[in-house]
Amino acid sequence: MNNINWYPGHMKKTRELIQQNLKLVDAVIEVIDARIPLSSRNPIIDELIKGKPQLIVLNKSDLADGSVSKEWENYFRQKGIRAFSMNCMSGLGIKNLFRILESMSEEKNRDRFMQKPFRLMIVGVPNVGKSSLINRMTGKKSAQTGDRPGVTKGKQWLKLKNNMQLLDTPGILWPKFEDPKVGLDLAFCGCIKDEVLDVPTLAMELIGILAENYPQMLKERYKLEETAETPLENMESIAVKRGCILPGKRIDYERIGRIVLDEFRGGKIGRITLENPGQSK
Ligand SMILES: Nc1nc2c(ncn2[C@@H]2O[C@H](COP(=O)(O)OP(=O)(O)OP(=O)(O)O)[C@@H](O)[C@H]2O)c(=O)[nH]1
Repeated sequence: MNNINWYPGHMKKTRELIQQNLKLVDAVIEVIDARIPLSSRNPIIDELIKGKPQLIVLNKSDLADGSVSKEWENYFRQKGIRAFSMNCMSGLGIKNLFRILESMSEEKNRDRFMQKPFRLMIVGVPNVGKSSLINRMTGKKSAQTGDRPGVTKGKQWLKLKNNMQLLDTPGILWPKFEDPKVGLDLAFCGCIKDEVLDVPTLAMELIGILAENYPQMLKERYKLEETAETPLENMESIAVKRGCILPGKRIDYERIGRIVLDEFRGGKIGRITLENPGQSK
């Protein structure tokens, strides 16, 4: 995971770098996390790439609620943005992506005698799967995961099929910080460090959301008879079921908090989406 500390100077630099790169490309692929399609968008992304053909990849669709992902695809399409679900781990959706890119590329070269490469770049907030998508598209382990604070050492173009080229370094954008709900969503999904809140509090917040929106999954995963009134009670029941008890019969909130967060992030509780288009403006 990327642990960049965003500060105004850094944001300005990143913005400038992306704007420079934008001049070189024909289209931008914005990767977002299908579980949190709004929270995982950069606040100025639309302004930043204005005028460039854009595609949204709802990545990690294997972890998200399939029917809600469909709603999100429609939501973005209604805004005039091509959007579709992908799973960069299995490659699901990659054919669709290439089909759309090829038609965009053909469109660009239609009246040209000399065919020009169709150039692309990938952008997104940390941990949404940008490098995984680059690897999928090139079919190689070319992109590295880890800290890359927005610095490119000379531009490298990765060759894709059908005369398409991809900038080897994705643009890592800052997330929206202002809204506490967004901060929580990003932390639940591992896009920012857990230190936003302590692990037990973060997990309790998540349990509250799951008990409200996906009670059946929560009950099944943690073998609960019923969900309780409060997130804390649910968390304590889950801790008991999982044996997270300290000497003196005290609940080990730290351990159960870690377990719930890890299981959510790994998709073990089920396919869950934390935002739906009905809630958005
Ligand atoms: N389940 C699931 N995990 C994925 C998917 N795509 C990527 N991941 C995982 O998500 C994590 C982040 O993926 P990266 O490709 O490193 O994401 P990134 O956006 O390049 O991350 P930064 O370098 O931090 O900006 C890794 O552990 C990947 O294995 C997906 O479609 N499904």
